[in-house]
Amino acid sequence: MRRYDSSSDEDDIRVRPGRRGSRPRTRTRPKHEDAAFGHVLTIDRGRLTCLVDGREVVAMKARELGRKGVVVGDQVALVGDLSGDEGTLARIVRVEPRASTLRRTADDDDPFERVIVANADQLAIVIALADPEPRPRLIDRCLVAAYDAGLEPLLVLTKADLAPAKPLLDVYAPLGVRHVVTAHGLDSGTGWDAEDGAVPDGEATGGEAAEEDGRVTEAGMRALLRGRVTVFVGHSGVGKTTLVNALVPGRARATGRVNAVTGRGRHTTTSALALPLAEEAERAGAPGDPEGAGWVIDTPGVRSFGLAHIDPSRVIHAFPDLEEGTADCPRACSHDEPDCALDAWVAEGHADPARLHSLRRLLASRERREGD
Ligand SMILES: Nc1nc2c(ncn2[C@@H]2O[C@H](COP(=O)(O)OP(=O)(O)OP(=O)(O)O)[C@@H](O)[C@H]2O)c(=O)[nH]1
Ligand SMILES: [Zn+2]
Repeated sequence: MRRYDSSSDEDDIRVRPGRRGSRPRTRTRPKHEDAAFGHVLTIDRGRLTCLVDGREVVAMKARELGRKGVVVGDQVALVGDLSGDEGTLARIVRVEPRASTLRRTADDDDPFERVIVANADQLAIVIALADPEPRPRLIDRCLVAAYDAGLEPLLVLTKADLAPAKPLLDVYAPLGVRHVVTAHGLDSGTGWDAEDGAVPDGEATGGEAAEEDGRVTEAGMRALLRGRVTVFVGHSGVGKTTLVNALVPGRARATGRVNAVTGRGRHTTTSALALPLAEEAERAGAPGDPEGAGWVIDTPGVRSFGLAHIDPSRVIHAFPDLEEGTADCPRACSHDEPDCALDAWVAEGHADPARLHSLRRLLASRERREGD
């Protein structure tokens, strides 16, 4: 698996320093050594539903966390009533360091970054091939967000029964982004089937799949998600719900608990929602490892990303063939200016011009335009 650097996420994992220095020792809080370990599944009005030992436990942030944010996907330590019984409320006393943070600014002019999902490693960008028409600029913006966060992108092209995938895939071929093609959810695929470990790659098998327009089977899709935390994003109507429901048939159960607390309807939450995928054996009725098959994180509120916080150098990090050529760039080069060293780098044959073109298109997509 390709991992991108996420070292600049450090500030997210630094818990606010305690006040040990300025207070008598006896007043320091106990360290909660007996705390239980949990995963944040969803958040609604300050109530966090966590998975603790297979139970859904509703919790709130302990005061000692201060302003430290807790987001879906976080691994947390909890104390208090962990029974998960109706009306009980546990306390989250610690947030474990994050392996990744997917963030957005609400708007491109909004200086505040918000972490929307923690610990994901894959971003599934769901795009309909027709109805609604694909919008490549939006895809580019999602890709930039993925590269910035260190998530590996996966293009999921739906509604292949309505339009061919090839024209769109040709645009993304230079990026080597992995992709799958679906029609009517996942069960109709008879063509290409990803096997264990044989993850399709843009450069390798992806091209073939594009030519044949082979559609991914359910088993193929599960192979791509197995053991990983995948965030699904997509515009309304692209078929994201159809897809997630096919993968997690019992998803309604996961949202039921929060609704019981707030009394709100099932689809009104704007929080992301983490859904554990079941192992094959488990789906057949046998007990399985709840973590083993991976997680799908549905994001009803995330259709695009404000990209004001994006650092071009983190995006270029996803282009190792070009990153090397930026050594001679002027300081703070936008990589789209006359003195940029990448033109010479490509002219000298060190990298494919189509790669540079794609990189520049992605960087340019950071500017919000009407329709984004
Ligand atoms: N022709 C065709 N229609 C599809 C396909 N997948 C989903 N649809 C239809 O597209 C419409 C939207 O699907 P949803 O799964 O609700 O899409 P969504 O992205 O979750 O949309 P929101 O719920 O609005 O966020 C529904 O009428 C689906 O039946 C497909 O592969 N082919
Ligand atoms: Zn440059």
